[in-house]
Amino acid sequence: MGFAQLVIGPAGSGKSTYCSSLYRHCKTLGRSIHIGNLDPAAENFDYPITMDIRELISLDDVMEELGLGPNGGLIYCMAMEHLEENLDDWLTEELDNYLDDDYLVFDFPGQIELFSHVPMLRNFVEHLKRKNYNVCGVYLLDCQFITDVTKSVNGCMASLSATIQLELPHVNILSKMDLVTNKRDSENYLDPEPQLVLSELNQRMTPRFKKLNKSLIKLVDEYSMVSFIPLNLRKESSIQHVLAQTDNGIQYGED
Ligand SMILES: Nc1nc2c(ncn2[C@@H]2O[C@H](COP(=O)(O)OP(=O)(O)OP(=O)(O)O)[C@@H](O)[C@H]2O)c(=O)[nH]1
Ligand SMILES: [Mg+2]
Repeated sequence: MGFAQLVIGPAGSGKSTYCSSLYRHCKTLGRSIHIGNLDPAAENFDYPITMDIRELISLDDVMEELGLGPNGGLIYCMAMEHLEENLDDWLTEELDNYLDDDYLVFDFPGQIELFSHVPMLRNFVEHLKRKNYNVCGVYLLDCQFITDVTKSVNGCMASLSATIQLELPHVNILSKMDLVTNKRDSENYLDPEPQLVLSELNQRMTPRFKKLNKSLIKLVDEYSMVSFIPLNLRKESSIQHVLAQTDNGIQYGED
């Protein structure tokens, strides 16, 4: 049985930095970890990667082949479509390099389209599962994005959408907590109290959104999955806590 984390979340939310810190943390613990890069546009890494999507496709190739500029989303989508056709063979070959109980962490690109472009991500997950991997989704959200109620609801919806689409054990992380100056504010949004969020939303928006607000909050509440774990990379104990949560999600170390 192998173990895998899929690290996803909006562009710039700190996914690669998280992978890097996790790598260093595990090395310190003497724990096995392998980082796979799934971002065709990634450039520099301060940690070794043992799997690299750029062997299969690079942003430069896509730009040249399709005559496109580095125009964010569109290119990524094309890249991912091309990827889909070749993904299975590549993964099969790559996964053969790992031992049965290896721990893999996959760093995804931040393009939001990727999450709504279900087949690629889901195929990837299905493939890992067939290979007997326990997989969990790790969704990172920059804590600066939830400093007010509308942003926090937006963040919850995005994470919820990823959860629903992936159908995997899921850990939500609020990243870059070292940048938070007002601790109380951010704590309010770590594990939002639905009724409070609702009344705050209603105060902020014109009355005609009342019904919509209510439905949104009900949805978030019913799934009761949207709570965030704070991650402060300056604190080893914070990384440890996040690792314990993800370990729990994929039942790592239980036998
Ligand atoms: N202060 C602080 N900055 C961070 C932290 N994590 C990431 N950053 C900064 O945020 C920026 C984006 O970080 P990345 O790790 O590249 O984010 P990403 O999610 O991999 O970005 P994409 O791959 O482009 O989607 C960089 O400038 C990082 O230095 C953190 O914990 N604290
Ligand atoms: Mg990255």
